[in-house]
Amino acid sequence: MHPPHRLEIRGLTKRFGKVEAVTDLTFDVEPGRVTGFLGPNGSGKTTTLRMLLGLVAPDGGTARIGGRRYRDLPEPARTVGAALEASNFHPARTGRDHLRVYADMLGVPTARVEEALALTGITDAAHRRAGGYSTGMRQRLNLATALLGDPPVLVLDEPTNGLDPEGIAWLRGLLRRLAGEGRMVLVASHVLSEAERLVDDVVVMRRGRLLATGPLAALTADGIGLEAAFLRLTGAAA
Ligand SMILES: Nc1ncnc2c1ncn2[C@@H]1O[C@H](COP(=O)(O)OP(=O)(O)OP(=O)(O)O)[C@@H](O)[C@H]1O
Repeated sequence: MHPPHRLEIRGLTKRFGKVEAVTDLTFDVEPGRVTGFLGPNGSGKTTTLRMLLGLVAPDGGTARIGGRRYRDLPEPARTVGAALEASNFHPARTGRDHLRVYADMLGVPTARVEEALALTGITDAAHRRAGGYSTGMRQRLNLATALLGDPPVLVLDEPTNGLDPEGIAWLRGLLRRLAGEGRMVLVASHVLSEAERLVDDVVVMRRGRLLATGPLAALTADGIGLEAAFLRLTGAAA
């Protein structure tokens, strides 16, 4: 259905004054799988995603999607669906109107709004003002916005924030389905215990550097959870 959109990060580096937010970061993300982009608060995940989306200029290195930088993609906003924060809504606008505004901006048919609402399970709340949505519903609306352009690449920052266990199980099903359609799905999270329920592969960061990458099953092969695996790795790296 979708052309292969592999993500290639090569030597990506960003400093903010004396803070080395991201240092010589190199990894790949394959389409067709859900990949967790993991690490504690401040480890450089969001900065990496912002460089990937052309929102922050790197000091060094490159981030390429299907061989091109974000700004060189023919249709960047329809190639990469991104949900970076859950609070970016006009509070007086209904969920449906919010999506209609974005659909117009992307040049996608209005019918796609109803599809995105249905995919994220918020059709029944679509007539209500987004300002009154719960955190979990805002997450769903944010995800619906990212899905509007039917993008082959999805980048989600902390999508489980505000979701209850049922919501996390639902998200897991949706992300698996989207990846099963051949999309690249990258999910950033600092909550390892939640992330490990969602992902096939992991890219683990610590203090701006790559700590580990590979299939989740390989990292947790000893029957230990991802948190314990992370602590074991950081113990070794300390
Ligand atoms: N615009 C900025 N100016 C100065 N420092 C920044 C800026 N953006 C990020 N940083 C710093 O860069 C480091 C990495 O931050 P980043 O937000 O990328 O981490 P993160 O892994 O996404 O964390 P979290 O899980 O809390 O979102 C932190 O030390 C942060 O304070």
